[in-house]
Amino acid sequence: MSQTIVIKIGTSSLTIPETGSLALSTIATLVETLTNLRQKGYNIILVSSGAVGVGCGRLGISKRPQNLNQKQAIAAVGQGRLIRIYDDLFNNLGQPIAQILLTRHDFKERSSYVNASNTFRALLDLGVIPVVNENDTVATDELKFGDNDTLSALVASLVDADWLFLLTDVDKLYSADPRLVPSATPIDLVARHELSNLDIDVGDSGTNWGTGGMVTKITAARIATGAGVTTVITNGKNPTNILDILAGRAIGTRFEPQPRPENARKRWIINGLVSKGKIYLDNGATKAICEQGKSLLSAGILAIEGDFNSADAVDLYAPDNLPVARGIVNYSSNELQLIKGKKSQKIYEILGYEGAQTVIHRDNLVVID
Ligand SMILES: Nc1ncnc2c1ncn2[C@@H]1O[C@H](COP(=O)(O)OP(=O)(O)O)[C@@H](O)[C@H]1O
Ligand SMILES: N[C@@H](CCC(=O)OP(=O)(O)O)C(=O)O
Repeated sequence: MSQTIVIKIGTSSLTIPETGSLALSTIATLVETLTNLRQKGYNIILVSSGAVGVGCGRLGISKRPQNLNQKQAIAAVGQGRLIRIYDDLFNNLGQPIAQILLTRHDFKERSSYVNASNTFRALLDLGVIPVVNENDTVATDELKFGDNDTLSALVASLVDADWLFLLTDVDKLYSADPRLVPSATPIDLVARHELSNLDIDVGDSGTNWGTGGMVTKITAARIATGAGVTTVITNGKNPTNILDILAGRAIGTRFEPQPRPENARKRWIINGLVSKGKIYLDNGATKAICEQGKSLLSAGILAIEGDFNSADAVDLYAPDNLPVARGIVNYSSNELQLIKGKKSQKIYEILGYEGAQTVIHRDNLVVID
């Protein structure tokens, strides 16, 4: 079966930092490389930032705006131009593309998540390269991906991709921001067990035009490798690196994937849903869930944080305050405040009505490795 590759390119690679104008030669090489990969039989999805940057260029604005509505308006100007540039370039090579604009909401609802996955699959089967961005113009604060690193990792998980390439303006991940700390050491490989305790300094928010800096790339690597996707950070100035990396050359920073979760519904629970609260477990419940694959019962709950309804997603924490799982609850936070620490047989007596025996059934529970 064909391998599926998601490539994310950031604003800092698509534009020239000094002038803010488009880095046309980089974009053209990227288009050539992706068309080449498509012709070799790979399924390709491009996640491209740049709507705000290109919109600013079109309107003669020289700094990334901070005001949300202004950003949303400018993105509406830029996205059209951006997709036009891609379509012109890909069209010269006979490669059809499609525009897909997503919001966090599209991942949260199971039906739209499945629908998005089917649409991606249909486009790939037609030989099309989908060009994805966040639908900045309508995304509201609480339902935003916020950055395209995270979006690209969620897309990679959604389509069950084999590779995620994060193209940026540095050649790899370093022990600290190489712009600020010239002695920072390069990191070539992050092994499977290393990512959860990665000890590096990621500075703050990245370049003038980028949004997340390295922080969001590490988050993206966590999401994608957790879904079984090999993730690579490499320099966007040389998109042909992708071909060399696929041929086995060690370029950039490579993050080894976790074993691929086979169950698509569980992938959605962990990567599609947005957590609405926290449940703190005692030792017994932590062990039952993490080691024995059992459901969560009210007796094992120590505390609840947040305001959520039944059927919302929540994160579960061990007594040492580390997150251990995510699941879909059968009770609201108000109900759980009353039944926490109590045996399931007492639920009827306390609430006055019959509810589910489990707080989270094991089919709706995903343990974090
Ligand atoms: N540990 C680190 N290793 C490499 N780069 C880092 C690190 N910490 C911070 N950075 C910064 O992250 C920037 C890339 O992030 P960003 O500007 O958001 O790019 P993009 O637009 O590609 O998403 C780099 O220019 C670099 O200065
Ligand atoms: N959706 C935004 C992208 C935001 C973003 O993550 O930017 P970047 O850090 O350059 O990848 C845009 O198109 O401008």
